[in-house]
Amino acid sequence: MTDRKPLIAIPADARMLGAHLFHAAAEKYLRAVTEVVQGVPVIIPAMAQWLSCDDVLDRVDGILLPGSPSNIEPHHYNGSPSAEGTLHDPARDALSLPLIQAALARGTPLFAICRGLQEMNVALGGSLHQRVHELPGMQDHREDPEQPLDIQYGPAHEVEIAPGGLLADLLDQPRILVNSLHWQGINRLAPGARAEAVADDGLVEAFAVPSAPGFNLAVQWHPEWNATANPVSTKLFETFGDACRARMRSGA
Ligand SMILES: N[C@@H](CCC(=O)NCCCC(=O)O)C(=O)O
Repeated sequence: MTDRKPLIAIPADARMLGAHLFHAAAEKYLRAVTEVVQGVPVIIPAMAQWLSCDDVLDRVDGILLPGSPSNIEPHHYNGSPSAEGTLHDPARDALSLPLIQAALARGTPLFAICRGLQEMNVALGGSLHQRVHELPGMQDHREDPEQPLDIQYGPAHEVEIAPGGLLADLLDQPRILVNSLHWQGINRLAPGARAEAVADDGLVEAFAVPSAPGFNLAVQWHPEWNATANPVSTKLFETFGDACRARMRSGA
Protein backbone atom coordinates (compact mmCIF):
# COMPACT_ATOMS: atom_id res chain seq x y z
CA MET A 1 0.00 0.00 0.00
CA THR A 2 1.39 3.43 -0.90
CA ASP A 3 1.43 6.27 1.64
CA ARG A 4 -1.04 9.07 1.28
CA LYS A 5 0.57 12.35 0.29
CA PRO A 6 1.32 14.79 3.13
CA LEU A 7 -1.09 17.69 3.66
CA ILE A 8 0.71 21.02 3.52
CA ALA A 9 -1.03 24.06 5.00
CA ILE A 10 -0.50 27.38 3.22
CA PRO A 11 -1.77 30.43 5.14
CA ALA A 12 -3.81 32.61 2.79
CA ASP A 13 -3.61 36.30 2.05
CA ALA A 14 -6.93 38.10 2.66
CA ARG A 15 -7.57 40.22 -0.45
CA MET A 16 -10.46 42.15 -1.90
CA LEU A 17 -11.35 40.97 -5.40
CA GLY A 18 -14.02 43.32 -6.61
CA ALA A 19 -16.57 43.72 -3.83
CA HIS A 20 -15.67 40.51 -1.98
CA LEU A 21 -12.95 39.39 0.39
CA PHE A 22 -11.05 36.33 -0.88
CA HIS A 23 -8.53 34.09 0.89
CA ALA A 24 -5.88 33.31 -1.67
CA ALA A 25 -2.42 31.85 -2.29
CA ALA A 26 -0.35 32.28 -5.43
CA GLU A 27 -0.24 29.29 -7.76
CA LYS A 28 3.57 29.07 -7.71
CA TYR A 29 3.48 27.95 -4.05
CA LEU A 30 0.73 25.40 -4.73
CA ARG A 31 2.71 24.12 -7.67
CA ALA A 32 5.95 23.71 -5.70
CA VAL A 33 3.99 21.68 -3.13
CA THR A 34 2.24 19.44 -5.67
CA GLU A 35 5.18 19.08 -8.05
CA VAL A 36 8.28 18.98 -5.83
CA VAL A 37 7.12 18.30 -2.27
CA GLN A 38 4.67 15.70 -3.70
CA GLY A 39 2.12 16.87 -1.18
CA VAL A 40 -1.45 18.16 -1.17
CA PRO A 41 -1.61 21.91 -0.57
CA VAL A 42 -4.44 23.17 1.64
CA ILE A 43 -5.02 26.92 1.70
CA ILE A 44 -5.87 27.99 5.26
CA PRO A 45 -8.19 31.01 5.29
CA ALA A 46 -6.92 33.96 7.30
CA MET A 47 -9.72 33.60 9.86
CA ALA A 48 -7.86 33.24 13.13
CA GLN A 49 -10.90 34.48 15.04
CA TRP A 50 -12.64 31.16 14.20
CA LEU A 51 -9.72 28.78 13.56
CA SER A 52 -7.30 27.90 16.34
CA CYS A 53 -3.72 26.80 15.70
CA ASP A 54 -4.70 23.31 16.90
CA ASP A 55 -7.59 23.19 14.39
CA VAL A 56 -4.93 23.47 11.68
CA LEU A 57 -1.99 21.63 13.21
CA ASP A 58 -4.06 18.60 14.26
CA ARG A 59 -4.73 17.93 10.58
CA VAL A 60 -1.66 18.85 8.56
CA ASP A 61 1.83 17.42 8.11
CA GLY A 62 3.67 20.65 7.30
CA ILE A 63 3.31 24.41 6.91
CA LEU A 64 4.50 26.47 3.95
CA LEU A 65 4.49 30.20 4.70
CA PRO A 66 4.36 31.98 1.33
CA GLY A 67 5.52 35.42 0.27
CA SER A 68 3.09 38.28 -0.21
CA PRO A 69 3.18 41.89 -1.40
CA SER A 70 1.73 42.89 1.99
CA ASN A 71 3.85 43.83 4.99
CA ILE A 72 3.51 42.74 8.61
CA GLU A 73 1.95 45.46 10.74
CA PRO A 74 4.92 47.04 12.55
CA HIS A 75 3.29 47.02 15.99
CA HIS A 76 4.05 43.27 16.03
CA TYR A 77 7.76 44.11 16.35
CA ASN A 78 7.59 47.52 18.04
CA GLY A 79 8.42 49.17 14.72
CA SER A 80 7.54 52.73 13.81
CA PRO A 81 4.28 53.19 11.84
CA SER A 82 4.48 52.19 8.16
CA ALA A 83 4.78 54.79 5.41
CA GLU A 84 1.42 55.98 4.13
CA GLY A 85 -0.06 53.65 1.53
CA THR A 86 1.76 50.53 2.80
CA LEU A 87 -0.22 47.37 2.11
CA HIS A 88 -0.97 45.40 5.28
CA ASP A 89 -2.84 42.17 5.87
CA PRO A 90 -3.77 42.03 9.57
CA ALA A 91 -5.83 38.88 9.02
CA ARG A 92 -2.79 37.03 7.70
CA ASP A 93 -0.65 38.37 10.58
CA ALA A 94 -3.26 37.07 13.03
CA LEU A 95 -3.21 33.62 11.44
CA SER A 96 0.51 33.20 10.74
CA LEU A 97 2.24 34.62 13.79
CA PRO A 98 0.65 32.29 16.40
CA LEU A 99 0.69 29.37 13.93
CA ILE A 100 4.47 29.65 13.59
CA GLN A 101 5.00 29.51 17.35
CA ALA A 102 2.64 26.56 17.71
CA ALA A 103 4.12 24.65 14.74
CA LEU A 104 7.68 25.07 16.02
CA ALA A 105 6.66 23.94 19.52
CA ARG A 106 4.92 20.82 18.14
CA GLY A 107 7.65 19.92 15.64
CA THR A 108 5.43 20.40 12.58
CA PRO A 109 7.80 20.96 9.62
CA LEU A 110 7.86 24.61 8.58
CA PHE A 111 9.25 26.22 5.44
CA ALA A 112 8.97 30.01 5.27
CA ILE A 113 9.48 32.14 2.16
CA CYS A 114 9.99 35.93 1.91
CA ARG A 115 7.06 37.43 3.94
CA GLY A 116 7.06 34.01 5.60
CA LEU A 117 10.66 34.54 6.75
CA GLN A 118 9.74 37.98 8.04
CA GLU A 119 6.75 36.50 9.90
CA MET A 120 8.85 33.75 11.44
CA ASN A 121 11.43 36.28 12.65
CA VAL A 122 8.72 38.53 14.13
CA ALA A 123 6.77 35.62 15.68
CA LEU A 124 9.93 34.65 17.55
CA GLY A 125 10.71 38.15 18.84
CA GLY A 126 12.88 39.58 16.05
CA SER A 127 12.37 42.87 14.22
CA LEU A 128 12.38 44.13 10.62
CA HIS A 129 13.87 46.91 8.56
CA GLN A 130 10.93 48.43 6.69
CA ARG A 131 12.94 49.81 3.71
CA VAL A 132 16.26 48.01 3.38
CA HIS A 133 17.28 49.97 0.26
CA GLU A 134 17.17 53.28 2.17
CA LEU A 135 19.74 52.14 4.72
CA PRO A 136 23.34 53.24 4.19
CA GLY A 137 25.55 50.48 2.84
CA MET A 138 22.68 48.15 2.01
CA GLN A 139 21.91 46.78 -1.44
CA ASP A 140 18.60 47.36 -3.17
CA HIS A 141 16.83 44.01 -2.70
CA ARG A 142 13.72 45.00 -4.68
CA GLU A 143 12.61 43.68 -8.06
CA ASP A 144 11.88 45.95 -11.01
CA PRO A 145 8.09 45.65 -11.42
CA GLU A 146 8.37 46.92 -15.01
CA GLN A 147 10.30 43.81 -16.06
CA PRO A 148 8.72 40.50 -17.14
CA LEU A 149 8.28 37.99 -14.30
CA ASP A 150 11.16 35.78 -15.46
CA ILE A 151 13.50 38.75 -15.01
CA GLN A 152 11.93 39.83 -11.70
CA TYR A 153 12.40 36.31 -10.33
CA GLY A 154 15.76 35.81 -12.04
CA PRO A 155 19.09 35.55 -10.20
CA ALA A 156 19.86 38.83 -8.40
CA HIS A 157 22.73 38.39 -5.93
CA GLU A 158 24.73 35.83 -4.04
CA VAL A 159 24.41 34.81 -0.40
CA GLU A 160 27.10 33.26 1.76
CA ILE A 161 26.03 30.00 3.38
CA ALA A 162 26.87 29.88 7.10
CA PRO A 163 29.31 27.04 7.81
CA GLY A 164 28.06 24.24 10.03
CA GLY A 165 24.35 24.97 9.59
CA LEU A 166 21.38 23.26 7.99
CA LEU A 167 21.86 24.87 4.57
CA ALA A 168 25.60 24.13 4.53
CA ASP A 169 24.74 20.51 5.21
CA LEU A 170 22.03 20.36 2.53
CA LEU A 171 23.74 22.29 -0.24
CA ASP A 172 27.44 21.64 0.29
CA GLN A 173 28.49 24.90 -1.38
CA PRO A 174 29.76 28.13 0.23
CA ARG A 175 27.71 30.59 -1.86
CA ILE A 176 24.53 30.41 -3.91
CA LEU A 177 22.84 32.81 -6.31
CA VAL A 178 19.32 33.85 -5.29
CA ASN A 179 16.50 36.02 -6.60
CA SER A 180 15.42 39.06 -4.61
CA LEU A 181 11.96 40.68 -4.41
CA HIS A 182 11.60 42.42 -1.08
CA TRP A 183 11.66 45.86 0.52
CA GLN A 184 11.80 44.66 4.08
CA GLY A 185 14.34 42.43 5.78
CA ILE A 186 15.61 41.18 9.10
CA ASN A 187 16.87 43.85 11.46
CA ARG A 188 17.23 42.02 14.80
CA LEU A 189 17.37 38.26 14.29
CA ALA A 190 15.02 36.50 16.71
CA PRO A 191 16.51 34.98 19.85
CA GLY A 192 17.22 31.29 19.26
CA ALA A 193 17.44 31.70 15.47
CA ARG A 194 20.67 30.81 13.68
CA ALA A 195 21.63 32.68 10.50
CA GLU A 196 21.92 30.18 7.64
CA ALA A 197 22.74 32.56 4.76
CA VAL A 198 23.82 36.19 4.63
CA ALA A 199 23.95 38.65 1.70
CA ASP A 200 27.14 40.63 1.06
CA ASP A 201 25.58 43.72 2.69
CA GLY A 202 25.07 41.74 5.91
CA LEU A 203 21.33 41.09 5.55
CA VAL A 204 20.34 37.71 6.99
CA GLU A 205 18.64 35.92 4.09
CA ALA A 206 17.97 32.55 5.71
CA PHE A 207 17.68 31.24 9.24
CA ALA A 208 16.58 28.21 11.22
CA VAL A 209 15.70 27.52 14.84
CA PRO A 210 17.96 24.62 15.80
CA SER A 211 16.29 23.99 19.17
CA ALA A 212 12.85 23.33 17.59
CA PRO A 213 12.04 19.62 17.38
CA GLY A 214 11.03 19.61 13.69
CA PHE A 215 12.52 20.69 10.36
CA ASN A 216 12.30 24.46 9.96
CA LEU A 217 13.88 26.87 7.53
CA ALA A 218 13.14 30.45 6.48
CA VAL A 219 14.52 32.01 3.29
CA GLN A 220 14.19 35.57 2.06
CA TRP A 221 14.37 34.58 -1.60
CA HIS A 222 11.81 32.72 -3.74
CA PRO A 223 12.73 29.05 -4.31
CA GLU A 224 9.14 28.33 -5.39
CA TRP A 225 9.70 30.17 -8.68
CA ASN A 226 10.41 27.48 -11.32
CA ALA A 227 11.47 25.22 -8.46
CA THR A 228 12.16 22.22 -10.69
CA ALA A 229 14.62 24.21 -12.84
CA ASN A 230 16.91 25.17 -9.94
CA PRO A 231 18.74 22.35 -8.10
CA VAL A 232 18.99 24.37 -4.86
CA SER A 233 15.24 25.12 -4.87
CA THR A 234 14.43 21.49 -5.69
CA LYS A 235 16.61 20.32 -2.82
CA LEU A 236 14.95 22.68 -0.33
CA PHE A 237 11.41 21.60 -1.25
CA GLU A 238 12.37 17.90 -1.38
CA THR A 239 13.94 18.13 2.07
CA PHE A 240 10.82 19.87 3.41
CA GLY A 241 8.69 17.15 1.77
CA ASP A 242 10.76 14.37 3.33
CA ALA A 243 10.32 16.00 6.75
CA CYS A 244 6.54 16.24 6.20
CA ARG A 245 6.34 12.57 5.15
CA ALA A 246 8.38 11.52 8.18
CA ARG A 247 6.07 13.56 10.42
CA MET A 248 3.01 11.99 8.80
CA ARG A 249 4.36 8.43 9.23
CA SER A 250 5.24 9.11 12.86
CA GLY A 251 1.53 9.68 13.51
CA ALA A 252 2.39 12.73 15.61
N1 LIG B 1 6.18 42.71 1.40
C1 LIG B 1 7.39 42.19 1.95
C2 LIG B 1 7.48 40.73 1.59
C3 LIG B 1 7.96 40.50 0.21
C4 LIG B 1 7.39 39.28 -0.44
O1 LIG B 1 7.00 38.30 0.19
N2 LIG B 1 7.26 39.39 -1.75
C5 LIG B 1 6.57 38.39 -2.52
C6 LIG B 1 5.65 39.03 -3.49
C7 LIG B 1 4.65 38.09 -4.04
C8 LIG B 1 5.15 36.68 -4.17
O2 LIG B 1 6.08 36.46 -4.97
O3 LIG B 1 4.64 35.80 -3.47
C9 LIG B 1 8.60 42.97 1.49
O4 LIG B 1 8.51 43.70 0.52
O5 LIG B 1 9.66 42.80 2.11
